[in-house]
This record gives sequence, C-alpha cells and structure tokens, in this order.
Amino acid sequence: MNLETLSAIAPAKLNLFLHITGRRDDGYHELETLFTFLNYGDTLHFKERPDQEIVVAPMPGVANSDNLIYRAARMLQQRYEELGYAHKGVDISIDKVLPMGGGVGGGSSDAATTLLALNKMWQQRLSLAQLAELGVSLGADVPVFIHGYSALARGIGEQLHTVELPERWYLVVHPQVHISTAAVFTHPDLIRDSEKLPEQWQVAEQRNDCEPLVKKLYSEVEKTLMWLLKYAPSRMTGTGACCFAEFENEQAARNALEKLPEKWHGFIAKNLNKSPAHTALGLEK
Ligand SMILES: C[C@](O)(CO)[C@H](O)COP(=O)(O)OP(=O)(O)OC[C@H]1O[C@@H](n2ccc(N)nc2=O)[C@H](O)[C@@H]1O
Ligand SMILES: Nc1ncnc2c1ncn2[C@@H]1O[C@H](COP(=O)(O)OP(=O)(O)OP(=O)(O)O)[C@@H](O)[C@H]1O
Repeated sequence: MNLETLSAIAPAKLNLFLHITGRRDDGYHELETLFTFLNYGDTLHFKERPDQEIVVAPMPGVANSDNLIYRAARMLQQRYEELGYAHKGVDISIDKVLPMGGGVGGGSSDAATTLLALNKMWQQRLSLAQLAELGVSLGADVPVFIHGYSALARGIGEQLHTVELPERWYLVVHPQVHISTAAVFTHPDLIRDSEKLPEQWQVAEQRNDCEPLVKKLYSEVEKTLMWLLKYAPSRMTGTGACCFAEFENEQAARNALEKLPEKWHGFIAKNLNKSPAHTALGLEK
C-alpha cells in the first residue's frame, strides 16, 4: 500500500494592532485586528496509516485529547464521514518552536495546518471556506490561518478582509511568562469600548487594547516592551506575552537580538503576506 507523507510549517502570526470594540452575549469579544504571518513556526509531519487511527506524538503539558492537532484531525475525519467521503488514519509528529500561550497563535496555527494538510492528503474534498468554518470552533484564530493571507479581521476574528502589507523584519521576544487568553478577556479592567476604525488608517497610529492591562498584571511584559522600545516601535501581540519590535532590515533586528537579556527568549522573522503553510502545500486562494 502506498502511504503518503507530507510536512508543512504552522507559522506564527502577529496582531500588528488589536482593538476591542464590544462584547457579545456569549462572552466573546468583537475585535478589529490586523494579522500577518511570520516565516517562523512549528513544523508538522504527517504520515498516512493503513487503518483509521489518529496518532499524535505527545506534547509536554497538553493532554492528547486536548491537543488542537488531534482535535483538528478528528474533526476533519468526522466531517468526511458525515459527507460520505473516504479518509485514512494518520501519524502526526511536530517540531514545536512557538511558545505556548505566547500570543503568536501556535495552537491555532497547528490546528489550521493539520486541517489544510489532511484535506490535501484526502483529495481536497473541502474548500478553504468549509475548513475555516470547521476550524473556528477550535480557536478564534484558526480561520485566518486557513485564509492564508494578511488580513484585517472583524467579528471575533473570523470576518477577514485581505490586505497587502509591506515586508518588515521583526524581533519577537517572549518574556517567559504564560498568559491565559481567557483570563485577559474576562478581566474587568480590559478596554472593551474602542471606536471602530475610520476609513483610512495607519498601522503605526493604532494600538493593542490588551497591552495596558497585561503590562499592569505582568511586570515582565512591561519591562520587555520598555527594552524593545529603545530599538524600534514595539507592541504586544494578541493577549501576550510576546512583544515585537519592527525593523526595516534584518541586520537592524539582529543587532538588537544580540543585546537581548538572557532571561528572555527572542527570535527574528520576516512577515509574509501569504502564509508559508499555503506556499508549502501549494494552495491558492
Ligand atoms: C486574542 C487573539 O489571539 C487575537 O488574535 C485571538 O482572538 C484569541 O484567539 P484564540 O486563542 O484562538 O481564542 P479561543 O481559544 O477561541 O478563545 C480563548 C478565550 O478567549 C476569549 N475570546 C477569544 C476571542 C475573542 N474574540 N473574544 C474572546 O473573548 C474567550 O473567552 C475564550 O474563552
Ligand atoms: N498543538 C498545540 N500547541 C500549542 N498549544 C496547544 C496545542 N493544543 C492545545 N494547546 C493549548 O492551547 C493553549 C494556548 O496555546 P497557543 O500557543 O495557541 O496560545 P497563544 O499563542 O496565546 O494563542 P493566541 O494568540 O491565539 O491567543 C496552550 O496553553 C495549550 O494548553
């Protein structure tokens, strides 16, 4: 039997800005946020199995049944079953480099790459729109990773408008604190009443509405931002903890990384308008 193998990146995302414009009755927040992808992320390896099993390599700190990779694979199998399409089982291993709870969307990106890669292995039966609809129940960030292009997101992050952004270099720093997205979104002091974006806007003039609260709760995040701001314009991504500084070229970003205090972890990456997962899997919009 010919068992197919496939590897693909699950890239990090940055929220170049994040405004919270309201709260829905179900507790989810309405956002206006600008997503771009980085040429840096986890790598997932898929190998078809002769049976129907889904076997995901253990991930420290995450129970197998909670692993978004497992949940995405199982969800896709079930959808295929409902529609009467054939599918196989799969072994999935991962080279994890993205910090968990870091605000760079690692779990959502792993889930999205799993959906994209398995749908490709199983003859592309579902469209990207169908995969995004499936994926949003795994995480609010999954749709943008399925969409695969830099986007302004509205709603809870699932209404996506493709944008073309300039390519820049980023120094992304993880202050080595774990921040729960749910804890930030349920905090009474979170800013939740930002004005909607005007017709014309500039990224530099925007902000991350979670930043004041997270800086107050986690002094390491405040210290990280103060340190980065010495080198370049800087902001937090998502609900933290990672913060990023934006540079015109790679060398300037590297010069700053060389001076990074040892207690923090940092990496350099370039943003990409097309997700490198889509490039790796040969997917078009
Ligand atoms: C903050 C962002 O990272 C911005 O990209 C995302 O919106 C968060 O996406 P995510 O981690 O995939 O979020 P989910 O796993 O769907 O939700 C985690 C928790 O965050 C809260 N949440 C999330 C997204 C959103 N628009 N409003 C929310 O209030 C919910 O209370 C939820 O319990
Ligand atoms: N494959 C996975 N990779 C990472 N985290 C996972 C995975 N599966 C489940 N999780 C759980 O999801 C939590 C959030 O992970 P994630 O890395 O996506 O956070 P994040 O970067 O803050 O995301 P976001 O920017 O979307 O808020 C982790 O703490 C972990 O318990």
